[in-house]
Amino acid sequence: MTEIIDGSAVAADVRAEVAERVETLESAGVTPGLATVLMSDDPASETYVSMKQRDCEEVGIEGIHVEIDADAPAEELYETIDDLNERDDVHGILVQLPVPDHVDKRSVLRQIDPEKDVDGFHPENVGRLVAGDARFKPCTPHGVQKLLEAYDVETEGADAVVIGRSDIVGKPMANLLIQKGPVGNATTTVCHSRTEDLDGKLADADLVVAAAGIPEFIDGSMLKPGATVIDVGINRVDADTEKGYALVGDVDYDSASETAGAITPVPGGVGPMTRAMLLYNTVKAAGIRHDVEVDLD
Ligand SMILES: NC(=O)C1=CN([C@@H]2O[C@H](COP(=O)(O)OP(=O)(O)OC[C@H]3O[C@@H](n4cnc5c(N)ncnc54)[C@H](OP(=O)(O)O)[C@@H]3O)[C@@H](O)[C@H]2O)C=CC1
Ligand SMILES: Nc1nc(=O)c2c([nH]1)NC[C@@H]1CN(c3ccc(C(=O)N[C@@H](CCC(=O)O)C(=O)O)cc3)C=[N+]21
Repeated sequence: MTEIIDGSAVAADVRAEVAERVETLESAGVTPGLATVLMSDDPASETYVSMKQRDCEEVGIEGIHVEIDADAPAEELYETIDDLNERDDVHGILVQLPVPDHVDKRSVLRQIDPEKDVDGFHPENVGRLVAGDARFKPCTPHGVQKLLEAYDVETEGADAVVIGRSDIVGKPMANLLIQKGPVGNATTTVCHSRTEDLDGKLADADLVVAAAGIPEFIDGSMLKPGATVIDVGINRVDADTEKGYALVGDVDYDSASETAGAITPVPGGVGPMTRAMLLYNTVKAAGIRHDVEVDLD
């Protein structure tokens, strides 16, 4: 029987843990605050940011939201980040990606105070992660690790294939999987658009993390029987639904379920975990800033 890895359920557990830590902070006189910054008209980005704000409310984190016109000069975004860096009530800052083409993403990520960089995208935090001394693990790969832990998936010695090498998913995912320690010690292959023979690599993989952004391009016939499949992809495809679209992963769920040992659905898999780990990192940031022991790894 294929096990369904229920990201919504594990994310609810993480939020409950975060809510407890928020109480610890409150009793020390600290209300954690998360600022989300949106400079985009993309409807998907708007949806994600409003979900993040709702999550904050649920666990007792103060949500602060800033919207900037997508055609405003880049300086407006830099100034917003400077203000948020200075504010004592803001412990975490997330600039929703992608930013418009006229804004340099690298400069934006460098502008965020690394101690408030709850995405973990600032080069200082990337460096710490790679060095095995992470402060904020990027939310999606961290969420994947929590899922693997919750379902007792053995990564030690496993052959893992990560599909995608982006800075926000693929690279940090691979970095975490190769690290010594729990939910690590995997032998990890990172695949991308120039990879030759992806099929051959998948056929040997005990663990597949798919993050290419291509709707349902992996099917059951490509997988090793019993493999654990983590589908990070979230793709909007035209469908005759109320919203006019449906969400599908990078994996053809029905077909992959025939072969996989365990699999995450889309929606309800990695997505909710990404949001939960953002709350987690925000509470961690507030603990560091105010020297309150919140006991989060
Ligand atoms: N569940 C969640 O919480 C999150 C979901 N996502 C979703 O995950 C997906 C990936 O996101 P993100 O990493 O930001 O995307 P990017 O577009 O930044 O990266 C996609 C990666 O996939 C690689 N790729 C493209 N085509 C192929 C192919 N045919 N075979 C193998 N690799 C390929 C690209 O290679 P190359 O580098 O050569 O171009 C690139 O490295 C998207 O669907 C996104 O919506 C993203 C973040 C969070
Ligand atoms: N600075 C920054 N940090 C990010 O972490 C970041 C980002 N920019 N830009 C875009 C990607 C994408 N991402 C998602 C998070 C949650 C869901 C999510 O919760 N998905 C739900 C469904 C959502 C829906 O219904 O549309 C699910 O899969 O069940 C999806 C996507 C974070 N990202």
